[in-house]
Amino acid sequence: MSEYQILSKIEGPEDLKGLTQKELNQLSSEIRDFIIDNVSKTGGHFASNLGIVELTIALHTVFNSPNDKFIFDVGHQCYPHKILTGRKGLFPQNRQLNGMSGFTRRYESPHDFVDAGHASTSISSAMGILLGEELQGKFNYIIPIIGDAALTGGMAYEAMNHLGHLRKKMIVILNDNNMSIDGSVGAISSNLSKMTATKSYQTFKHFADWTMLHIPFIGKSFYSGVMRWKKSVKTFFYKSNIFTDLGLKYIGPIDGHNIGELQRVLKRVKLLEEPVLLHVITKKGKGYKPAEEDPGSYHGVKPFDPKLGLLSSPSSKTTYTNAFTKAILELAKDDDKIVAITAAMMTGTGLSKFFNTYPNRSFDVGITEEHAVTLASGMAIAGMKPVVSIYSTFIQRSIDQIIHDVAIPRLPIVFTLDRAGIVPADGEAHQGLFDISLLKSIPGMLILAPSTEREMLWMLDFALKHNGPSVIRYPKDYVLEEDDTLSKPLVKGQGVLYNNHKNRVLLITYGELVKDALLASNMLTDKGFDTDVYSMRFLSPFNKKELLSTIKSYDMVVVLEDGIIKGGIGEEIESLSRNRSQSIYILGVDGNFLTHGTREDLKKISQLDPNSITNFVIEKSDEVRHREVVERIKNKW
Ligand SMILES: Cc1ncc(C[n+]2csc(CCOP(=O)(O)OP(=O)(O)O)c2C)c(N)n1
Ligand SMILES: CC(=O)[C@@H](O)[C@H](O)COP(=O)(O)O
Ligand SMILES: [Mg+2]
Repeated sequence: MSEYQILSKIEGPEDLKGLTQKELNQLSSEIRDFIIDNVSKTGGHFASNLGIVELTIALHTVFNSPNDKFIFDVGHQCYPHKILTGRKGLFPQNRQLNGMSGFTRRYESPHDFVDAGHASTSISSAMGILLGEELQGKFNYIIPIIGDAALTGGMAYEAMNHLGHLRKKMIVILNDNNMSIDGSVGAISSNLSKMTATKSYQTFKHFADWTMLHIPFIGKSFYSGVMRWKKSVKTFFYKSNIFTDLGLKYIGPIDGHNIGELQRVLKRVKLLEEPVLLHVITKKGKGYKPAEEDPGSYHGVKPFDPKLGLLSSPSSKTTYTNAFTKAILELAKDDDKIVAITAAMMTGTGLSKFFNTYPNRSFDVGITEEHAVTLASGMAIAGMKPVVSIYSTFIQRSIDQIIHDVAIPRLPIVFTLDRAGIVPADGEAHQGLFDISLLKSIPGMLILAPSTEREMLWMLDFALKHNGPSVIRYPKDYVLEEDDTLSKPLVKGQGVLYNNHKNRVLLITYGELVKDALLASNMLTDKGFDTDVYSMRFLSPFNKKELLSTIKSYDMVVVLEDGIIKGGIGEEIESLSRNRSQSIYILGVDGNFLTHGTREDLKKISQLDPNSITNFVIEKSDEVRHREVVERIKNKW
């Protein structure tokens, strides 16, 4: 552990002022040590943060946060910014319940301006802040910092197009490390690296920029003369690029690890009265060799020993992601119509093996979930069987494409939504709470939730044969062990029932929550509340008649929702049984966004852990008994 001689004196960006170049360079290596020391203990986003240390230092020395505002795209690379804005002490609790968020959060600091998490939003947010402040007579620098992969997201172009149109004075910083989580995808990314013109042009350009920045103080005519000269030079030496075509002045590429160079260019760019895109080249994982060599594996890390690096210790337990990997490989073997599409999340969704095995049936479209869905619709029209693997939270981007390009034409596309339900660590913007509520009202949409590895295979096979769109949704968690009940073959629209006491309490749920329901059922039965568990399997549509006949003999039914209650399965079951005697209750995420923590922490907050379920049933059973007594008295009179 380094002593952090300089870092220990930094409590806020104002403490950077007056540091010499040498001290700033020392500070960058201390920040790197700090990130390695802390993130190797807590886990979190690692390589992206190591790569943006010098850029963050330069930004905080040249601009004046929080009047000037930094908007980090996605926000996973905000650790140096948090370290420099008084939050060093929070890092031991990074991404833990009631601890520091792994992303920028407005509630956490006056230096954070967006509650980010999803990519490609920073330029739009920055523009909105800039325009809003201008209307109040405030003129600060509002600076989006966007990565090369986030720049594959369409929203970034919508914003740059608008920015170029309004010609507002804004500096967009492109942090280009030529990496997404996996490799960078798309023509933009590959062309970015070619955006260095010839050496001689670079010299001309620097001279022309210099004269332009210093000449305005001498005379407009000389300035326009320089500009005409520069235009002529440019036509010979420099082809335009997408940024200049969008009306932004392109500057760069410059070395993103040279603090002095960054400061010099930022000071010059500050003076320009037009929208600018500053192209900064960085190395993802800089300063930690294993991460430099394999930035993909070090994008998001679990705790590890920095001396040994990440050790591939295959877990004996199977995750839902593993189960999906096995299922799609199994089914693709005998069906060459199956194609896989991911939006920059190949590893996270478990498609790496599929991509390696069937490269010509695999498509990584970059961070473009909207395009991924409509691309799949085209492939389905052409007779293929697309499997689109997108995290639940990121599918939110594509609701219109699912309705417009998939459901209306009723195309056979399978959406496998990983990280569905309660999601650990990443907090509000990454929770997978909304997919059921958003998707189940779409006509023809089939939604399935597996509990076990075998159900995953059966459900993927069922979905691939379904004549229309289907969703298989599952959490970032381990699958349940097979048992006699969950090993019963799938019956369309139907679930499976445990224990069959048939009298007091029924817990209805789906997916991984069946585990919590079974634990609660044992606890309740031990306390004299005979409790059965019903695993839905088919979330939408489900066989209403079968479900009603299942629940009619119970006094009390509790639905456990791995998502928001509003618009969920529980509300549908409740509405079905409205005029029936038994009481229907729903536990789930109710009317709030869910913070960061472990999945177990967050289940407790949502009363979805076995103890909370047990206590809830006992507490409500008094209410149920009271209601029965009242009913009996009412019936007597
Ligand atoms: C809409 C959306 N899709 C996917 C993701 C998952 N994701 C988080 S970071 C990342 C890669 C970002 O790469 P880049 O913008 O180049 O930043 P870097 O990590 O290289 O610094 C992806 C795909 C996301 N946050 N938002
Ligand atoms: C920042 C971002 O959106 C991704 O890195 C996300 O955090 C990945 O989540 P998993 O770690 O669950 O794959
Ligand atoms: Mg990148």
